[in-house]
Amino acid sequence: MTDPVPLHSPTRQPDDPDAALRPKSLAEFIGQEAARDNLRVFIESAKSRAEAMDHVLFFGPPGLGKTTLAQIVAKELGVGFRATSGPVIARAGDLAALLTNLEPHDVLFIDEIHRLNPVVEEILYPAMEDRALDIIIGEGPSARSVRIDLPPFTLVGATTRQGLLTTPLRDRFGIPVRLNFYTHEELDLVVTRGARLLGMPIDPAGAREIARRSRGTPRVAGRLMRRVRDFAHVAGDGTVTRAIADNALTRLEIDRLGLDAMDRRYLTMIATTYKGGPVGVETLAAGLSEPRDTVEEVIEPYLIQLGLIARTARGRCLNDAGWNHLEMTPPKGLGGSSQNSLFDEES
Ligand SMILES: Nc1ncnc2c1ncn2[C@@H]1O[C@H](COP(=O)(O)OP(=O)(O)OP(=O)(O)O)[C@@H](O)[C@H]1O
Repeated sequence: MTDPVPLHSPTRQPDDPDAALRPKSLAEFIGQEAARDNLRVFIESAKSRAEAMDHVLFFGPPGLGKTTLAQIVAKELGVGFRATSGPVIARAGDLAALLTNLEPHDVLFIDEIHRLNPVVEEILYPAMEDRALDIIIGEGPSARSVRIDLPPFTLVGATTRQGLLTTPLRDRFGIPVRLNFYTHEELDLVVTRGARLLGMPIDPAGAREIARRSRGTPRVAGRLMRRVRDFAHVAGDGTVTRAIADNALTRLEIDRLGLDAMDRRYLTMIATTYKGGPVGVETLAAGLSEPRDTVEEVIEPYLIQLGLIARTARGRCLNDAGWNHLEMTPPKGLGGSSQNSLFDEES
């Protein structure tokens, strides 16, 4: 069976069978302990007051569970869930239609909220703050503003780029929740649970190997599990062992840190073409033939988390750990990571 999507990409793909593995309650959700504990309090409090919960903003790299948590929030609150995304709401009228159709206390989920059209965003401010829509009817001198009251609702926004949100929008979310990369131990639990749901025999060392190479991301873990299962069926009796997982992932060009071919091209480009950096993100994106957004949202966060690169005011630099991972030595006269970290992070 061939995979039509980039195997190791944490971004959602149209044919992702994500739904089968989605946890359905806070208790079932693995990791993100601080976020879970806080959400539990806010949910209980809103329920006991019989009010809509305050607006929530989930932010963090793709595939960490923003959509899953938004669904869980609605479920635990016992309210309806409506989902849309920033780029889909093209006109103010589209948002007005969504908002006026909500039932009291419903959750409205807007994915990629940083990509909302500014005109639509303006409508959202009074909707979030005063539960009202200000709509202009007519044109020219006869135009007048009409205020429509909305049912109380909870807006749940999700973004991979919190920094791109305008301040007025960001300030209207009472509950900002950052999602972080998962530890190997947490991903081990994600893989073990996923294997159980998929009816896939796996031994503990096999689960650990997949967890270690999943880029800190449950979505990647789910995808790797399915591919390793294919190898287990062909190469053995169907049980995923460490040897089978290692062999499968190596053949899929995923290295021991969980980096794929694109990650290594990125690192190698900084090392060889730019002698360790600093180099601007636009230059790297052009060299890799990838959109700048993909470089910033998908490739870089995990490399930064691993300490392989630093994002500095003058551009991206390879750290000592990055040179080590490539098994290369920095050109003479380069200080390495300690020097890079003195720069401010680039916005
Ligand atoms: N804590 C978790 N435990 C188990 N599986 C999880 C967990 N979080 C996410 N997953 C699984 O990972 C996949 C991706 O989750 P989800 O779609 O919620 O990510 P996301 O952060 O919303 O991604 P995007 O930003 O791309 O929309 C789903 O299959 C989900 O079941």
